[in-house]
Amino acid sequence: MIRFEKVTKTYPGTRAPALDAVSIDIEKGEFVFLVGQSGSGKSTALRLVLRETRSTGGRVHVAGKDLNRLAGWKVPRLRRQIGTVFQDFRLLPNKTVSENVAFALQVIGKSRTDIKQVVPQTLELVGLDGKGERMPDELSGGEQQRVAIARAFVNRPMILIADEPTGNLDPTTSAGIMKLLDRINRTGTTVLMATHDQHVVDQLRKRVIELDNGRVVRDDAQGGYGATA
Ligand SMILES: Nc1ncnc2c1ncn2[C@@H]1O[C@H](COP(=O)(O)OP(=O)(O)OP(=O)(O)O)[C@@H](O)[C@H]1O
Repeated sequence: MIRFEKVTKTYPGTRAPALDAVSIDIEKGEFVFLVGQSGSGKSTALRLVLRETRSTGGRVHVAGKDLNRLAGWKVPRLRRQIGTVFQDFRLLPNKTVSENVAFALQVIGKSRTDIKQVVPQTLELVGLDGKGERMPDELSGGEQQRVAIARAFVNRPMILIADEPTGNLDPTTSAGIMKLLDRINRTGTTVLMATHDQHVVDQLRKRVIELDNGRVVRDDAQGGYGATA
């Protein structure tokens, strides 16, 4: 589903590559944590998957496509297959919870009938039943992240990318969010999550890929956050 073949990314005006000959193979339906210190290259790897940036060496394949060869006009179609969740939720503050989730479907041209049906189902799935008419600022951080996950998942993407999704949440709330991401993964969605959250990684025992200075230094099938964990 996601394959990096000796991927190198050097940003313009910098010497050291942000990613240095990184090879990773992630199958459909896997749940993978990407860990590593700040600056190790995690966000760069996620941005490459979304074709927000291009590699300067090697190949990035996502959903069967070679992203360096993908025509620009096909990028929106690629991104439609990838849901994204971030640390800072990124909700539209002037729209209700339901409208935030519906918006993701409106922009890809779904019918009003479909939207009316799918949005409440998705809100129920993420545990926000009955909160559709609230505004984002009337929700807790954990609830706001659930809205962001609903919005990322409402279109049933093949891949869900999460960049520090528990970064702003306390441990109990984080555990709830991880349960939800796990449930989404069980529907067959491939999940790739960059994180510094040691507790979360140690709890879930999923595959862990560790980056250090742009290189893969560890790839454990059921790892913990630290090499000795
Ligand atoms: N747009 C850019 N231009 C130049 N250098 C960049 C750019 N984005 C990232 N870098 C550099 O690439 C390296 C990897 O950064 P990246 O953001 O991928 O790390 P990260 O592991 O996601 O860090 P964090 O955990 O802090 O988000 C760093 O040295 C960073 O300074």
